[in-house]
Amino acid sequence: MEHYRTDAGVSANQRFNRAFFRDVWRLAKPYFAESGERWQARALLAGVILTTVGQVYISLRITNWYNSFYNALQTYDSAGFWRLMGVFAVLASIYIVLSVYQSYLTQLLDLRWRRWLTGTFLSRYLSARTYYHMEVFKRGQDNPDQRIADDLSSFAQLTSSLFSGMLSAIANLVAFIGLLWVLSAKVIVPWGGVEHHIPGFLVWVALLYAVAWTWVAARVGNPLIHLNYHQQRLQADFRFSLMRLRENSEAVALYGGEAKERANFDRRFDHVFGNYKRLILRQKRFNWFSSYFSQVAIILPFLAAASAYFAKAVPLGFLMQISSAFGNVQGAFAYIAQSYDSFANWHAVVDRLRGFLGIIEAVETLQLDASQVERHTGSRLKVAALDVRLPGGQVVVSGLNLEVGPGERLLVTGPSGTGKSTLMRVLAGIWPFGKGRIELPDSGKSLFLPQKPYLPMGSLRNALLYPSGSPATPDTRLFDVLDAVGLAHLIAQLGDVEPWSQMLSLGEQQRVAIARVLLQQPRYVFLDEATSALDEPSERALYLMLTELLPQTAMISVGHRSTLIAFHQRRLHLSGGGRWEELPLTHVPPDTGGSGVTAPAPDAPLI
Ligand SMILES: Nc1ncnc2c1ncn2[C@@H]1O[C@H](COP(=O)(O)OP(=O)(O)OP(=O)(O)O)[C@@H](O)[C@H]1O
Repeated sequence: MEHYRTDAGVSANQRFNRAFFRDVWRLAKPYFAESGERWQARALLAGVILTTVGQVYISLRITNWYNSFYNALQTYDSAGFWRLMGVFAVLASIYIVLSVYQSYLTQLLDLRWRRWLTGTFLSRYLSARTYYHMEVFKRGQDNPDQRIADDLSSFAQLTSSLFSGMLSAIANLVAFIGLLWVLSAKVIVPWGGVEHHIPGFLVWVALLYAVAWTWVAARVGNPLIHLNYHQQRLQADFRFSLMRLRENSEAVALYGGEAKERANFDRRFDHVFGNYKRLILRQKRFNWFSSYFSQVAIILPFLAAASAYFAKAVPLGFLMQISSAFGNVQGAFAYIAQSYDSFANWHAVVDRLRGFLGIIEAVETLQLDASQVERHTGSRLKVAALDVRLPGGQVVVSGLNLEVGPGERLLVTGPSGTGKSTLMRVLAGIWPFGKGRIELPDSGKSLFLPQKPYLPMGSLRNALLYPSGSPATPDTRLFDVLDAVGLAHLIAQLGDVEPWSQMLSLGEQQRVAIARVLLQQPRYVFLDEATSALDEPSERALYLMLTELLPQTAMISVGHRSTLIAFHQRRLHLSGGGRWEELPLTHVPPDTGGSGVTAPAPDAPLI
């Protein structure tokens, strides 16, 4: 049975408590308080607040207008009717402008906030190779891509829409509570055969009603928080599994793995379906209560004012006015209850982002704790007392001392799994587990080639110049380089945008990587089985070309083939458990079955 990885950021906090609002504040504050665009952000926020409050003010005027209008109708006052039509036209025009701008400014704020949040999260994700260390420390399980692409947008959007909803609720409350209080004075409450006048009666009704509604909404709606949380995660898992098929389409096709893939998709989709079904069932339950409460709220003020109206103590306009005022006050009190499902979604998004931030911070701390490798810039590679470890603490290389000067060529050998690639990662500065001292020319002057080259999306030109080749490099130079690495047949396609990592054979991709060495001319080049997919004559030809064209470039290669011997002057052998030794190039160590002194047969594996 498959065990899904759990998300390190899963929240136990399922309530709208202080901890939750602290998280919101932590996510929201930097944009408005510290960012470079804080003044634009504050101006937009002020615009949103002003237009929201303006809308509420106009609503208040319209409520008063209702009173006059219905009274004009009831008294057959034609002149008053036309005058009030004119008043309404003015009020409605202002309301339209405010409402359009309120929505526009809110969206603009969302968009800019999202851009800033995305930029900030991307910087932290990419800085100090956190994206890589999340995998190494096994902390990157829950789809960081989805958090950056979707959750940040939802956070900005939900926060600003719930904020302006809340603001409008408060403004409505402030605007209408006084009116409702005054109007309540005329409401008659018949009780026990006696007519009572309760000060602010309808305000109390609205408040108690909203409290009851919120209590029910919280009880019924709270599970929506974790259902929303899991829905997003399960959907992202499902999408990611589809993406993996796209990336590995050829391998799956060759294995004929469609049935397995299908079963995997079905299983993941079942999770999406199951959770979504629970979510809509819960939403349905929520809607039952929500609809019930909102329908009853419509008739409450009429029920309350009916006795006074039928006793002819108040006119029809009063009834309409009190219904509108009650609707506004009650709607304001019950804002949270009415929008509880959006609040639950917002909670889920905040939990996910808090989890993501927590993972980033944990990785940053682990990076600091794990790495005690001092790195210095120098003119040559010098390694002193270097220990390399695995995440579990096992020693891969112990106390390595090594010096490789300009133009020198060192071959690193050893049985599979003894840590050759891990040593390369430490030298490249991306492996955090180890201690010791490394001196190397700065990063622009060293180039590391992994076994599987990375070809970015875009043109072949882009791929050749990745990551730091000058965009001004003339095409003729690129033609020469392609020709030199045996890719002359691709010259005509230099500007074509294709899925190059799928189109080119692994050997061709390794040639592209060698082309990068020619273009960047580093002082140190580290080749981790970077020519392993090539046939031996081609591998020989490429090494020969590198040594001839870049005689001053030091070369540190990892490889298993004996063909590499001819192109190196020294050999570092790792034999596992942290052991290492510098051996003569012709020496085959006894633990690999060799005699210990004989040179290997020309094409025999070096292991
Ligand atoms: N991210 C990781 N987490 C845990 N262990 C790892 C990780 N990466 C590598 N290892 C382990 O470290 C050990 C050394 O791996 P490494 O890839 O450096 O070996 P290698 O000598 O380059 O092997 P090969 O010759 O097969 O390429 C292996 O046991 C491997 O399983």
